[in-house]
Amino acid sequence: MTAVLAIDQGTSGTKAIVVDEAGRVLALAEEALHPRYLDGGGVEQDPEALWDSVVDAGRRAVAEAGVPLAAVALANQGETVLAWDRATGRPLSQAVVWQDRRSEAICDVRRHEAERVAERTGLVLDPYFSAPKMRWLRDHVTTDGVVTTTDTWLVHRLCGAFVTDASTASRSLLLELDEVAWSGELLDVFGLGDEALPEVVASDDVVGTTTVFGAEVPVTGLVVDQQAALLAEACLEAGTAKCTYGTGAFLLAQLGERAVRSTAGLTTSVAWRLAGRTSYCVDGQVYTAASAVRWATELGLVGAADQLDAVAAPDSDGVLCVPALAGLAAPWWDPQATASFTGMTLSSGRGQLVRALLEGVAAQVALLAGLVGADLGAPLTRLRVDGGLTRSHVLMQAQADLAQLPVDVYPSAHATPLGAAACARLALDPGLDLAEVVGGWTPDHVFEPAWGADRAEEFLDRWQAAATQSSLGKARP
Ligand SMILES: O=P(O)(O)OC[C@H](O)CO
Repeated sequence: MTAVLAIDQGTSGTKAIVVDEAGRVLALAEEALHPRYLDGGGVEQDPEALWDSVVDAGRRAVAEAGVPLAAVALANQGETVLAWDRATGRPLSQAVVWQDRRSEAICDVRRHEAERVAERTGLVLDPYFSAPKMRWLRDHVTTDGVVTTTDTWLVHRLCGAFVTDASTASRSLLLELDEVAWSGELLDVFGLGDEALPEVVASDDVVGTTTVFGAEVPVTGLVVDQQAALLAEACLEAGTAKCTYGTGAFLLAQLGERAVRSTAGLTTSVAWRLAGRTSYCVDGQVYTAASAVRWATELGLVGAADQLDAVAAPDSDGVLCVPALAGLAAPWWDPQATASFTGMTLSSGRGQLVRALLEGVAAQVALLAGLVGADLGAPLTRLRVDGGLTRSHVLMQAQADLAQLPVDVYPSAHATPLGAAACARLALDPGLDLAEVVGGWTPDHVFEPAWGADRAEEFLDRWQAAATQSSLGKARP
């Protein structure tokens, strides 16, 4: 048996699975993480807590599986950065999480460069991406060490390599998207020209070996978590799309080998570099999905995420929620946007509010699905979905209703680590074909639209008007 330890180092936790060559999960271990939410839009994580969670979850999964490993794979959060000392591996800052908006001013003073940056990188000049956060760390925390995304630091601790994979690099605002190479010009835009940057590797490159989880094994299968899920869900043909409902909700559609730039306010990134070929994807983001649910549980609106469907009223009775608790991403790109509930009356209860919150996430994803269709030149025909919140039938039905698409729920709760494991599998056996590795899968559940198109359109118009209010009228989709 060739078992792979695949680790999904996410925002709210780290998950480790041991998976066999048939994609069967032999063992699972999870460690929760608790980002700190600071005044002024800061969101931070303790890097040592990230590392400990990787080691602890990984070791527990390996012990439970009780089989020898052939490789270790790592999916990462994408845009989260930290400063660290390359000689000792010691962190020199907190990890500045992708949701952190404190680098907004850094983007604002470079607004005149926005078009050039977008054309080169496929991204939007926004604090979501890595480069503004790297600049912020340099301006506010330390000029020592290196500043990189968390994957580079974790992999360095695992095996000593100084690398990042092409998908992660493509979330930085520093990568020439078509060449998949760091850009001196873009580094200068952010005043990062003197930084030591990691080597950009493919997701099936073996970057070293590690003994952190027991016997010495290769480290490979490095990829952004969202792209990993896209791969696991076999979105290999241009026009196939998935949405992962994790801390945020991220809709990605496969573009094939052409890095088509969005004309609809979305972003284009590397999906993966595998077997010597680069695939691209277009993506749209909802910054707060499970984190909006967590917020609602802290307010006492709902006891826990698994009670959402029990609490949600059958109808929101006119209550609308824009869950923009960490600003709005595509197509608004407004870090200052705030969340809102509107349309409440004396009879509105928590049932209506909880339903409105779920409908708010679904509405945002539905709008993104429409924009993805515009970029692809043909509407999406189905939406594949994964992530913890897919357990909410209320959310999934609202998603089908509002997007007017059948929603196929991925049968495993582990799409992201399974995608990273698939990359490692290709590294171990380069003769394999991508489609063979991720294979066909049967949805656990299919949600068909129950609403008519007119009702969905009317809802989305009202929701979009509320979102525009939330974004202070600064930006318009
Ligand atoms: O931590 P997650 O799973 O919500 O994913 C983080 C995203 O990839 C950030 O872009």
